[in-house]
Amino acid sequence: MTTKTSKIIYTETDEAPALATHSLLPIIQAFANASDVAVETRDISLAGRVIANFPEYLKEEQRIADALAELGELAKSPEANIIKLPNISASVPQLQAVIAELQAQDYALPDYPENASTDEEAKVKATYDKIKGSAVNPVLREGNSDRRAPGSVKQYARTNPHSMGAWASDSKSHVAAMTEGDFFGSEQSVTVEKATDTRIEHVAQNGSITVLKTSQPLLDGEVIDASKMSVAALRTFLEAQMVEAKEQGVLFSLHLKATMMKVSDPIIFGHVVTVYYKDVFEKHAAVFAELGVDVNNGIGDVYAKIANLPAEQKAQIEADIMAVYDTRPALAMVDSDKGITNLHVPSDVIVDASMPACIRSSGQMWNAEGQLQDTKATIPDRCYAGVFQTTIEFCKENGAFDPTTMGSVPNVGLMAQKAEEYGSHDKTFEIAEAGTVRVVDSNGNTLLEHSVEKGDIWRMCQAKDLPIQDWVKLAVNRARASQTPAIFWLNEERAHDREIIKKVNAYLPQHDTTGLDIQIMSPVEATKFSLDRIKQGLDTISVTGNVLRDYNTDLFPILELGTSAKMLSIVPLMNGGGLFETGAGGSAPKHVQQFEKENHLRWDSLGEFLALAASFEHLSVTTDNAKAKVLGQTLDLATAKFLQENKSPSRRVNELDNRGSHFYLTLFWAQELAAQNDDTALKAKFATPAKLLTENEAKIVAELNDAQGVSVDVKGYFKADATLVSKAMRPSNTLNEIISNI
Ligand SMILES: NC(=O)C1=CN([C@@H]2O[C@H](COP(=O)(O)OP(=O)(O)OC[C@H]3O[C@@H](n4cnc5c(N)ncnc54)[C@H](OP(=O)(O)O)[C@@H]3O)[C@@H](O)[C@H]2O)C=CC1
Ligand SMILES: O=C(O)CCC(=O)C(=O)O
Ligand SMILES: [Mg+2]
Repeated sequence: MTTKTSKIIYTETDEAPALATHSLLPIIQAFANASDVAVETRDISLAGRVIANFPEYLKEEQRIADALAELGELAKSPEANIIKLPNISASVPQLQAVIAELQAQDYALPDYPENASTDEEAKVKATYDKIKGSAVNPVLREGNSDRRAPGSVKQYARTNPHSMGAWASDSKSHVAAMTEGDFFGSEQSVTVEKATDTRIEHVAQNGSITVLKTSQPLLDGEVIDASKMSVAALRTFLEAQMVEAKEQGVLFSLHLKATMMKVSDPIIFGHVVTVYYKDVFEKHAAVFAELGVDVNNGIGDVYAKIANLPAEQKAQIEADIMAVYDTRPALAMVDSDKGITNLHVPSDVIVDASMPACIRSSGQMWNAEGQLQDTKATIPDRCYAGVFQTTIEFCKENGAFDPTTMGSVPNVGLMAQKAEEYGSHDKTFEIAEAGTVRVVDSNGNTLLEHSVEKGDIWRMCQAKDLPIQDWVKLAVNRARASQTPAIFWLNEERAHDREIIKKVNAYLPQHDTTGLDIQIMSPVEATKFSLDRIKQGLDTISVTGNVLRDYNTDLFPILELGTSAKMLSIVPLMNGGGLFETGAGGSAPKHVQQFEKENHLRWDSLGEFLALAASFEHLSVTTDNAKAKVLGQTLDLATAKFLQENKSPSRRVNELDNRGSHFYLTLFWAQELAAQNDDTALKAKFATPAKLLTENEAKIVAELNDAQGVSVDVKGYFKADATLVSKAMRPSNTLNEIISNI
């Protein structure tokens, strides 16, 4: 019996997952409605967030509510049941592109003021900066992260292994990280016993104080840390690496997280651009200053800003850029056909996915000729770079992993309430003047202090006590439920980790850990330990902080399953609700490009299927809805069958794509509902749809596949015309009619 309203919120996001939603959501709603479950949508797309934040610029009828803010509040309540698809974490060039697209659609939005000079511009910039980077996930993540490959998915990978590039023992690929002057080298950390307020201030050499942040309240038992990246050390390191890459004849590649680390990493990216293209930046300094070139947006910004210069001057600068490639190491390419390099824009190479993709391809990246080549993968800060270097060393020694036999590394990640580095952007500063930066509490005690030089990047991070307690509990529960060893990836050599280790040691005894294997190891040791086991077919839970949660949940799934899109990604919210993320990956723009070119969408919605089943299961408990339980169980069975029968989207046009994969899920789900005996009303309701779907399989698949092979124009990239997208994504009338009659 249903005692409470059963409601699921399905998020509308961007790019491929947003296109897929036009096909999948009507199916989900039809099945859910039949079971007293309401599935509502909320628009948290990049375009939607931009529109929602500038009502005063827009016509009445264009304004929309701030759905992200609403969901952020909902995530703190026990009723929350949110399915969150991947969304764009926008770099500045992407932000500029969405604004331009919306302006062309008659939204009178202000431009993004790169150099705000008036109060109004400063206000506009501050609003856009809130939308920039990873602005969605941190708001919704009021819980820690539980990501793993379900048994059926792992089984699928074993029987349908993805291709893995062979590894040569003499591969020259390696990770380059700093040995001094980085965040790792300067980290300080304390745990505050009692709640207090803090402020962050800069003291210049002449003693004058500038407050960088007036208030940063801390709770009882909160862990804080601060560290700095020396810009001089960074630039020296980069120059040396570029010289070495050239000597070694390997590509130079850079791997950062400019989206989540939206303040620090674009600055680091900018330094790499100006060191690599230093001849150009020295020669054209005056012109670039006049044009307002922002190196943090990549060399792409130079191309954009010089576009309107007189032809001759523009050609000269372009020639000077090309001349750099003769003296510098070859760059890893993002798109060799279009000449887009690793240094064009900071959002094109995102470390969590880019490093595993490189390791999956024999440790190589694409060169300008479109061929794979060994690379110097530059990850400036040392904190986590060792994980990738250790994996590379393991592959050189043991060869590529074998997906048919390898074990698994699920993750339990500390994430709640903007934990650690991923919550640091409002406490990250590019230092204006040499001096010291300090964190001072409300009693005037200095908690953390660093001497800094002009241009250094200083940051403070927080990890709250209750989320840490919840994380330890989640780790023990996962270890118990799966009878798998759990390793806390914490490094005694880091000040922050030492504080966390104290807490782990204090909270573990509060749980029954008898018979469980729970250990603490540094990330490098933990990587070795887990890889040795993975090779033997054994599983090991990685219990990590927020950054390694992100890295490990792409690294291991990409090696084990070929993609992180096949992960189950659950966030048990601390106040009792559930957030079900779909997969662990993003929304690759190339999927949309292929869709527009030939009406084939290769996006795999498996992550959505898994999230939905977990969401129904959660709902059945929180709202005592037995039908939701049946929906979840049958969906799980249907997903297992979907995998067994290999109905995932193909990458090639005129073969089964995202839409065809949705058809098969619908077919199997309806068949499971018609076959089960737990709920006779549902059984009866799905008898006819199951029969019709079965009988019309060939016809529907033909309708779906025949629609492909032509270009599609949906009148927008960030905000496409919903009617046109729906039409394109639902080309089978036979299927549409069966669904509308459920
Ligand atoms: N949770 C979130 O909201 C996240 C959002 N992002 C956002 O996504 C965008 C791209 O980020 P990037 O780091 O390149 O990561 P992606 O995970 O999008 O890209 C890596 C590759 O993974 C594959 N892939 C990922 N998901 C799927 C899927 N469901 N079906 C098929 N293939 C898939 C694609 O490989 P192939 O070539 O094999 O098709 C893709 O090129 C950015 O805007 C970023 O901000 C990124 C990570 C998480
Ligand atoms: O929010 C983002 O920008 C990316 C998140 C991500 O990569 C992850 O959670 O795995
Ligand atoms: Mg990630």
